[in-house]
Amino acid sequence: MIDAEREKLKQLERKNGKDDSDEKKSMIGVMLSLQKTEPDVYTDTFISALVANLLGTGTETTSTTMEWTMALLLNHRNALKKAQEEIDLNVGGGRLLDKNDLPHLPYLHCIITETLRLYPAAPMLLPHEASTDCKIHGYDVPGGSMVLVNAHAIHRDPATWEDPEEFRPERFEHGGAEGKFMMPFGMGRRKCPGENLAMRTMGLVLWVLLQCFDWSRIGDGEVDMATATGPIMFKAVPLEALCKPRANMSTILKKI
Ligand code: HEM
Repeated sequence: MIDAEREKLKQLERKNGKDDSDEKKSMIGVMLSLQKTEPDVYTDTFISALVANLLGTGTETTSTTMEWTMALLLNHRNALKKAQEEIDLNVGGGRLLDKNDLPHLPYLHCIITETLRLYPAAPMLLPHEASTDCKIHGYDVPGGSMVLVNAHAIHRDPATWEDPEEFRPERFEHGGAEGKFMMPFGMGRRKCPGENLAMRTMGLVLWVLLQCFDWSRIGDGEVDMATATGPIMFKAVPLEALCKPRANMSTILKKI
């Protein structure tokens, strides 16, 4: 991957005489450019470790959240219908929705936020370490201790959330949950740097799936919402669903 990007940069340089052209570079491309001025920092090992780290932390968290979202929608048909109505009203069936539509689809944003509240992909965040002796909620914590944050429990705290176990995206509408504490991406200096990317990716993928297809469960029963144990909150039973192209999207779907 690094060699391919290096070759691309070389070709760009040959074309433009320098490598700072207007053409957009990938993240690897940017780091390879920095390698020229700071070779000790941006070594090939550093670049591949960073890319592996981003892929490792960014893919399963995002895909599992999308799986939970679809599972929740299949068990809550009213929310699914309302989401499709929002898409039909704001985007219609004449084109595929794109990233510029996301700000105009607030209910869909509430659905993802509510999914992250109920099923935070990293329910205990990542392990942190107290750098010095400190007190947390009145408890003495010696420096060097591992500190785990139970975001899953915080998100379902009945003292904060009304009917915390219920999937109710409406609780986030019109700033309805303002001041209520949730942290699916952690917080502070080590907060997830991929939050914006994840929200945009999940929004685009899920809403195109809802725009183009009608979805239904397999069989009469509800989708099984059991969780597997582990650092990432996977579904214990992988989601299976049926989809059917929506009539108003047939022209677009035929062109893809
Ligand atoms: C729904 C999707 C995602 C969720 C729920 C999520 C959640 C989290 C959480 C809870 C942490 C630990 C924060 C803490 O301990 O305070 C974290 C760290 C991290 N995430 Fe994400 N993440 C997601 C997507 C992504 C994506 C798309 C990327 C990058 C492409 C990414 C890159 C990282 C990295 C590099 C860290 C470590 C940060 C550090 O240690 O300083 N994540 N993420």
